Amino acid sequence: MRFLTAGESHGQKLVGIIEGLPSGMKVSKEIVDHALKKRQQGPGRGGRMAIEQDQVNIISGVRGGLTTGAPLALEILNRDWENWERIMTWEADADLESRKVMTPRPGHADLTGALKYRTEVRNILERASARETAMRVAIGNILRQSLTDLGVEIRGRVTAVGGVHAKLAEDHEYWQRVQQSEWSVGDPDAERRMGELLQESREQGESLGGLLEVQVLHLPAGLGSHVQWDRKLDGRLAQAILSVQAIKGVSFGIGFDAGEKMGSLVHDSIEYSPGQGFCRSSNRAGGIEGGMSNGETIVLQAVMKPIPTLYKPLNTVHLETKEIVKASVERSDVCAVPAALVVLEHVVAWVIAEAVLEKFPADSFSELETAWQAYKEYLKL
Ligand SMILES: Cc1cc2nc3c(=O)[nH]c(=O)nc-3n(C[C@H](O)[C@H](O)[C@H](O)COP(=O)(O)O)c2cc1C
Ligand SMILES: C=C(O[C@@H]1CC(C(=O)O)=C[C@@H](OP(=O)(O)O)[C@H]1O)C(=O)O
Repeated sequence: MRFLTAGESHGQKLVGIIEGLPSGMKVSKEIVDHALKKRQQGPGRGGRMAIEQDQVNIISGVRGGLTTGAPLALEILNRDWENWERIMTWEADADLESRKVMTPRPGHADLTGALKYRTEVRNILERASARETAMRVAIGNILRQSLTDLGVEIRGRVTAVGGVHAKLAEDHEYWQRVQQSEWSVGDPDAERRMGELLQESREQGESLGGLLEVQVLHLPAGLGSHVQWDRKLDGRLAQAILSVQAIKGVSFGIGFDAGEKMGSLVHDSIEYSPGQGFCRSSNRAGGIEGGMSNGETIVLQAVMKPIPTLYKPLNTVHLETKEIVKASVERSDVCAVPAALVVLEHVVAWVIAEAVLEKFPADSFSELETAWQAYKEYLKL
């Protein structure tokens, strides 16, 4: 299974193609649209989110609510396109010279992209933009729907914004609060303090990043493999997560704390109960050992850097004159941590679904489901 996306941030639309899906997977446009809407929310978002109302158009590969096994093509329109049509035209344009962006923003692909592709900055920033993540959410959601049908749950939470940490819990009521909240924090006191910090950042022309956590529940042991570097599930998840704009680190289970503790405080004892099979006494590994899911909940954390476009910009160098000037200011979010969480949940869904489709016969969803249930029975030993 593979996917490709295309589309500029201010172009006509985003497009995506998924190839290698089983037939017979249930697909609901409403569920995709709900995820797309969630990705647009959060109090740190800028003016663009007031323009867009993301919805997916399913163009091929689905009939009567079920995948056919053929490539699935998707599109999401950019409502902002009508304001950018001239600037973004593909036709030869005499005015293009005057519309060049020549002052690259630190923290973006702007400078290196312009040097590498021998072009001005707009040609780089249009594709480097996180606008592209709307399509990755739509694509991931198509797979997430089938994972839900198999009983796999993916959930996430923002654990900190700009150094303000949320109080975390694991009970059902807490998770319900997290999943229903736009901010996904589940701690009203931390939400209030994060809101104040956001306001302060906005007033000062600053930006904020944060910490996020994603969990995958009810996965059987044995997805991914220890036998080759590029089949390891933790490596594949890390690649997908680090490919999300502004995500700068990822860790599993107790993460970097593992480097500071004795082995007995890091590893999880193995237990067995008849009729239920093997399990662990704790889950410090975060559900993956030797590049394979071990049957416990997968728990991973990620860090998002502060948004690089600053309304009080840093210095940069003009590409032509080489003068030191202020970096260009594109309309921007001040904080997009809640939005990034929705993106992370969906890139995780993709990687998990890919590993599921590799392990089980997957030309049709019914074959997959039968093999999945049989394997889960086998694991009860
Ligand atoms: C959901 C989301 C929204 C973002 N919004 C903005 C934004 O409005 N302005 C901005 O400068 N960067 C924004 N970013 C981050 C940049 O796209 C990203 O930092 C940049 O492309 C450079 O890539 P890198 O940080 O991964 O190295 C956003 C990222 C995400 C995930
Ligand atoms: C468009 C989205 O995010 C954009 C990501 C982004 C960036 O530089 O990454 C810059 C901003 O774009 P604009 O200048 O058009 O406001 C964000 O709004 C989106 O998430 O759908």
